Amino acid sequence: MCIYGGTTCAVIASNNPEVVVTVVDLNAERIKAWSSDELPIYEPGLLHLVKKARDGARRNLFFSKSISSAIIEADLIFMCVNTPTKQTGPGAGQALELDYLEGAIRRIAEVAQNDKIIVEKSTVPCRTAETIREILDTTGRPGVKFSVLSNPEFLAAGTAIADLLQPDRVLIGCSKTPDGYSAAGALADVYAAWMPRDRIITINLFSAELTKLAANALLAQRISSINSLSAICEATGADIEEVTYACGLDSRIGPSMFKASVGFGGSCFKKDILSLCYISEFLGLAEVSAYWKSVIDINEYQKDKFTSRIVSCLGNTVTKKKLAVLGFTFKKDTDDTRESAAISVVSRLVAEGAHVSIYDPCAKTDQIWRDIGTYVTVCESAYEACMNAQAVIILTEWDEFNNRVTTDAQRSSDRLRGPQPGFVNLIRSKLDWPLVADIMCPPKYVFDGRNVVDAGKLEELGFRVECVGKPSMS
Ligand SMILES: NC(=O)C1=CN([C@@H]2O[C@H](COP(=O)(O)OP(=O)(O)OC[C@H]3O[C@@H](n4cnc5c(N)ncnc54)[C@H](O)[C@@H]3O)[C@@H](O)[C@H]2O)C=CC1
Ligand SMILES: O=C(O)[C@H]1O[C@H](OP(=O)(O)OP(=O)(O)OC[C@H]2O[C@@H](n3ccc(=O)[nH]c3=O)[C@H](O)[C@@H]2O)[C@H](O)[C@@H](O)[C@@H]1O
Repeated sequence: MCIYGGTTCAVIASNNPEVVVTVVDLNAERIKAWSSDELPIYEPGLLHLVKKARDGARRNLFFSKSISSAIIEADLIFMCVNTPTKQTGPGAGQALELDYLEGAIRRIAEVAQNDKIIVEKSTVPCRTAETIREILDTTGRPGVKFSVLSNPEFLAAGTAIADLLQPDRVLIGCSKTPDGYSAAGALADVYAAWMPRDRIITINLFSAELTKLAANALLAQRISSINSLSAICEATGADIEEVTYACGLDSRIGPSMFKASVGFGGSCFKKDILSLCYISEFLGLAEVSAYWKSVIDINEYQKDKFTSRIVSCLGNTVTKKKLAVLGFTFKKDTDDTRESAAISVVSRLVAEGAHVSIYDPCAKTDQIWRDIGTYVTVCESAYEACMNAQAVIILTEWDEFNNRVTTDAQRSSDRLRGPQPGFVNLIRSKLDWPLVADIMCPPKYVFDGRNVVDAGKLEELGFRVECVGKPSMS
């Protein structure tokens, strides 16, 4: 029942040829897109996988608008609906909105005619499974038995297929009853079709729900920790890349999720931490809430500090200056712009009077305009964006923007991406930085919000380069 639910279902279907998987959604447009060659999201390798299971000889993946029929026919139902931050009512601005989930549960209770296993895949607050069970028990048909499991999803955008095929773990939360274990076993069998059983962990229902919020909060906390250190680097002459490299060699710390940036984005980190804050406050744990809130505060600070640095380097004003933004999505290899750092940075530059031209290889133009208004120009190419610009601002780490040597890992990720109808062919050549230097206007700044460029090489071309967590060149 969702965007990432569709991706998960495609992986389940392609690995379980004997299982029939039907994806349903209230949004008919999305179902139409899932049924076509222009999927509702760009995710490397997804179209290939969907086509194989949806259109191949052994068809077992279906996309349908008939929600009730799909419920009636299913033995196991994955709940993958959206759980955004609440906009109104108690907890507005912090708590997760469970309205969509509740709507789906009520529909299941209403139409189910035989026993079902309900799998909570959406990210939810701790103890939501209890609420689900209460709704099913009080509104379901007599004699119909529901088992509720928590099975949080840990995939990341851009690497979703690889994450689903080779997850670090699959987490199943169940009630510690014979019925709970039996339902967990049935779900484990689905995953065991392609992964070793010892990676499938069964824990308590509420622990599984909290683990998902905790994992996202911990990952975001690492980024905010590094970003806070990047400010010290900028002020002292230390280099954040050297600091993270040296810290990451300590096996207790490790190198993942350790890259300084303009700030983390994406649909989940902020909303899930806010949910953790709300739960903490609800439980009377104000200090705990303040601790996690600081992860978000540092992220806001990071985006703001990066923008202030741009304005400061450009003589304390960007009014009427042409600035080129390269990258708008919240990370590379996705067309998702939700909570992208680019939204904050560009909005402030526009508010200060800059003329901003944006190029992103994957973000859709109407989405960019929905995110920040139509005051910006959206370009077909990086060169169009950079023409006569005084500064280039890199906000997403797309491979084509970096001027470093291409690694084998990158080359194989390029192959996986492949051309996908409806999107620009994503196997693109690297940006021709000498050409960019020729078409820009002085002072030819590059503000690298992702530390993807080799600053030394760009400086040889006449650029002034400012990187996150490195001292200012000016
Ligand atoms: N986006 C991601 O990378 C990940 C998301 N998650 C979690 O998965 C959940 C879904 O996330 P997204 O796919 O990003 O959300 P999304 O907003 O892209 O998709 C949710 C879909 O659910 C549909 N929907 C809502 N209520 C429905 C109902 N009653 N019946 C049928 N369909 C209904 C909506 O029409 C929408 O298409 C969230 O809880 C999120 O936190 C978890 C891991 C990764
Ligand atoms: O619940 C979710 O939605 C998902 O949230 C994140 O995945 P995602 O947001 O898709 O992508 P990440 O790779 O985690 O990146 C998040 C943001 O942090 C930024 N980031 C990431 C890593 C890093 O070292 N530095 C950094 O700034 C990225 O550019 C991006 O803006 C988690 O990594 C997933 O495990 C989780 O399932």
